[in-house]
Amino acid sequence: MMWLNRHRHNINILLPPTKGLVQKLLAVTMSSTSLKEMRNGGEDYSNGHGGGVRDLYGEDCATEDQLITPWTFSVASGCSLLRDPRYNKGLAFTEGERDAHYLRGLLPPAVFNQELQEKRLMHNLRQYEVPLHRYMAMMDLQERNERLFYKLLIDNVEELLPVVYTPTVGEACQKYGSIFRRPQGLYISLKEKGKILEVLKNWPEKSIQVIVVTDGERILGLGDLGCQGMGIPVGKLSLYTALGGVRPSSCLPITIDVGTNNEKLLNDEFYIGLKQKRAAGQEYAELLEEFMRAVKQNYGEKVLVQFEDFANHNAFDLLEKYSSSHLVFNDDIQGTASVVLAGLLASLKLVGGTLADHTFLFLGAGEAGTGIAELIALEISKQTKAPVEKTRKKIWLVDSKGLIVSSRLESLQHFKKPWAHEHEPVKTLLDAVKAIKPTVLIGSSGAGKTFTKEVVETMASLNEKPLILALSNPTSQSECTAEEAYTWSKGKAIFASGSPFDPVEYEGKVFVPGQANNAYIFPGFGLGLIISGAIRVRDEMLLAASEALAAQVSQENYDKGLIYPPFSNIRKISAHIAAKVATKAYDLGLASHLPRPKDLVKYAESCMYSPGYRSYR
Ligand SMILES: NC(=O)C1=CN([C@@H]2O[C@H](COP(=O)(O)OP(=O)(O)OC[C@H]3O[C@@H](n4cnc5c(N)ncnc54)[C@H](OP(=O)(O)O)[C@@H]3O)[C@@H](O)[C@H]2O)C=CC1
Ligand SMILES: CC(=O)C(=O)O
Ligand SMILES: [Mg+2]
Repeated sequence: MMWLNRHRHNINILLPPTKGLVQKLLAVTMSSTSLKEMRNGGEDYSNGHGGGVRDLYGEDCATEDQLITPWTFSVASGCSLLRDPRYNKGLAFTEGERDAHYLRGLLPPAVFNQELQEKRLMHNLRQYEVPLHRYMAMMDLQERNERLFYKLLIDNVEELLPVVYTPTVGEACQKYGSIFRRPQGLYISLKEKGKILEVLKNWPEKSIQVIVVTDGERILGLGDLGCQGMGIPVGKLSLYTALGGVRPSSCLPITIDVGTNNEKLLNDEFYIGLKQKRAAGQEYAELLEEFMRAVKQNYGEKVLVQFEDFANHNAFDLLEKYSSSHLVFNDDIQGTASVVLAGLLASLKLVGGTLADHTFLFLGAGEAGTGIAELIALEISKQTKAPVEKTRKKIWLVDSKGLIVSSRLESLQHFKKPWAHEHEPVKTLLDAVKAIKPTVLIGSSGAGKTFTKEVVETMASLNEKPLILALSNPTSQSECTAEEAYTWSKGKAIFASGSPFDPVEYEGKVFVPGQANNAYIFPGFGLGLIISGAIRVRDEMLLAASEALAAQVSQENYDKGLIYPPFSNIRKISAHIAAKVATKAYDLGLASHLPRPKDLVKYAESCMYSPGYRSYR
């Protein structure tokens, strides 16, 4: 039995569980798509509320034999097809497709291939001088033609990363109320308390593998942007797809709106969020608890929840609370730690010695600072077999009150306490540099221009090759610029920053700064969890990801003074990170996708979404 419901603009087909028929229809509708491609990058043709070709990475439909459950698909045609960003190809619809899908007359006569469309769009994008306009053009493209959006992003990653990600995404969040056009993710506010499971069911995709969630309280180094923080989960998830190859339909951006303490937004008539002060304490905890339960109930145990840009008074507690019951990852604490450790491991090729030979000083003792510090301590402990309590001793942190020392212990937040070493009080960063004599200086303060000339000069006077990382985002919050780092250190510094800087010429030599951003880690890390079916995140996986990233830095990169590989190779890098993370998941008994693939790098690569168009004939 087969029901066929054919409307002018929509064809809905409901199929019984007959394997042969399923294959036949796939062949008709997606002639160029093999079942393997479908598993790796295939799209769900269901409307989300019906059955559909389900989670093709996962157990549900992992093999052809399992494609036997009843399912419906709806192939849009005519205007509906052109307005559906997942399937729209614009001028790339072929003559045959235009006939078959009622597109005649709805498009101008020319037929472009995807490469020509890409060329045209890149040309158009480059005409915009204002970065925010480029951002808006990219968001429009994402909402119009998703595959073309990802093709552009993948093929032009170094050029477009600063557009869809830091620094421009910061400005986009600040102005999100004005530029908001269409929802790109789910908004869960206090109004939805008691109904979060229903809200999740409103999202059209069912096979979600990664959620990036924020509550908007610490958006980059820009502070509390409330509901307008949505730009961050949207941007991070577009990198999950472009950099890590996770299917767009498996990604769900979520903003939890518990209010904002940002007076400017509360008084802004265009503010899109709840106009109330932030809920805290029990009210906050209950909403988050309902959210985490609903996520697990709706998507199962293997959905990855990435916490992003929460304020530190919630971030550490949420991570601790849910890490034993859910697959959770805090990008700011863990992803940042992993990317910085990778840079440090790579830098040893340039500065010599082992990690244990170095002394580290941080400006900023929050999520990023203490997260990185702890992972460095763990890695040194792993390398030297010394207890972590001991390896922490060469790592020092400065917060807004000065150097963290034992006399401050009582008043310190819990995540700072392990770093309260014996030392007399020191008030300023400059004095801390002079007292501690670090070989590595790391900015994780969210406070721009805090690595002053004196600080950089002192680092250069203490070290042959001082390693200086200005991690804070966006560019306005960077502790110093690349130019400042190179000129003030007289070309001695090895420098990387959270947001990108252009190469700098100093005394006839060109210095190329690296970008120390967690975007190197989370896409591949998440892919590794997905392909192995991991159910928990462990520190060993973070260390493995760091080592995998460090191993991708080539001699050619080192020759330029770089401690990170270029983003242009990011898909290959992500596959290597994914393979190492998946290996750890298997070794630790946390992987549920069995058997373990023999070659995990190849497997990770084969699982990556590819943005090329498919034929609808
Ligand atoms: N490059 C990357 O991949 C990443 C970059 N970041 C960036 O790092 C920054 C910090 O993020 P996060 O750690 O989550 O933020 P937190 O709010 O958790 O921590 C900020 C820390 O900086 C300290 N601080 C703030 N201003 C100053 C100042 N003027 N002098 C000294 N210390 C100061 C704070 O001190 P106190 O505790 O006393 O308040 C706090 O310890 C942000 O700009 C963010 O964009 C974050 C994640 C990844
Ligand atoms: C990069 C990032 O996660 C941040 O700045 O918060
Ligand atoms: Mg972040």
